Amino acid sequence: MSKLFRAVIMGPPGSGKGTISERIAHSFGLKHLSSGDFVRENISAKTEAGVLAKTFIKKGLLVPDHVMTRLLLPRLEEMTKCSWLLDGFPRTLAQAEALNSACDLDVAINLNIPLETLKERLRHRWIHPPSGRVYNMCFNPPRVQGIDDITGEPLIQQEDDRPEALVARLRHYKDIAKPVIDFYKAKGILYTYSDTETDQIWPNISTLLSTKIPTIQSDARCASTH
Ligand SMILES: Nc1ccn([C@H]2C[C@H](O)[C@@H](COP(=O)(O)OP(=O)(O)OP(=O)(O)O)O2)c(=O)n1
Ligand SMILES: Nc1nc2c(ncn2[C@@H]2O[C@H](COP(=O)(O)OP(=O)(O)O)[C@@H](O)[C@H]2O)c(=O)[nH]1
Repeated sequence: MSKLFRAVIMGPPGSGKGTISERIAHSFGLKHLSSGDFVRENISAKTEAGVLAKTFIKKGLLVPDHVMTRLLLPRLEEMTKCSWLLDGFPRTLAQAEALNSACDLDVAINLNIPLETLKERLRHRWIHPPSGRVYNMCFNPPRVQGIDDITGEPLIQQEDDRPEALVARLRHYKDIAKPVIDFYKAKGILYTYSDTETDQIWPNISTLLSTKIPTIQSDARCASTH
């Protein structure tokens, strides 16, 4: 019997969630839902939740759980006919519990990448804020240095990708992610991948998903967001 497939991908900043999500969306036809993109869309559209979210992000804080769930859950409810992969949500146990009340997950992918690797990657990360496209000056550089491939607009480096800011971000990530990881472990759906290279991790994730996804019907395979 075919069914919809629902997954989340977790990992610290720079662990490759965005990069691997794009590969999953492309290879398996799942819809890639980036909570960061939802937040940015709501900020641009000046929705009530977006205006509120901006006040926290400006201070370098995470958006409170009730604002994030108000932003995210209605979007998921619109996707009842889609198989999807959620990236960047849940970040806290309260968000994981809210998601659990809204839908059943099949898989939680957890990326466990060494700190030195994260620092090195984020030092080279450049982004195109309007689209959310992410480059790495070594791993996947743009065609012209400092310029987005599609629009020709300039790329920027995020303040909080600097190595000094990263250590604090990572410590904070570990504290809030641990209960979420334990929550998915207890449910028996946690798959953890540890390596320094996305290209080493990717074949293992691809194999896992090939065993989990084959029954998805073509009408449940939704196009990627990017
Ligand atoms: N569950 C979530 C998801 C997002 N955000 C907020 C904080 C982030 O600063 C912003 C953008 O989300 P991203 O996931 O794109 O942001 P990061 O830059 O933190 O992600 P990463 O470095 O992991 O790619 O939205 C949040 O508070 N809670
Ligand atoms: N050198 C290197 N860079 C990578 C690898 N995988 C991803 N990246 C880059 O590392 C940065 C962080 O990856 P991203 O997917 O944005 O991670 P996220 O923060 O977890 O979403 C980006 O600049 C990616 O292009 C890898 O295996 N090696």
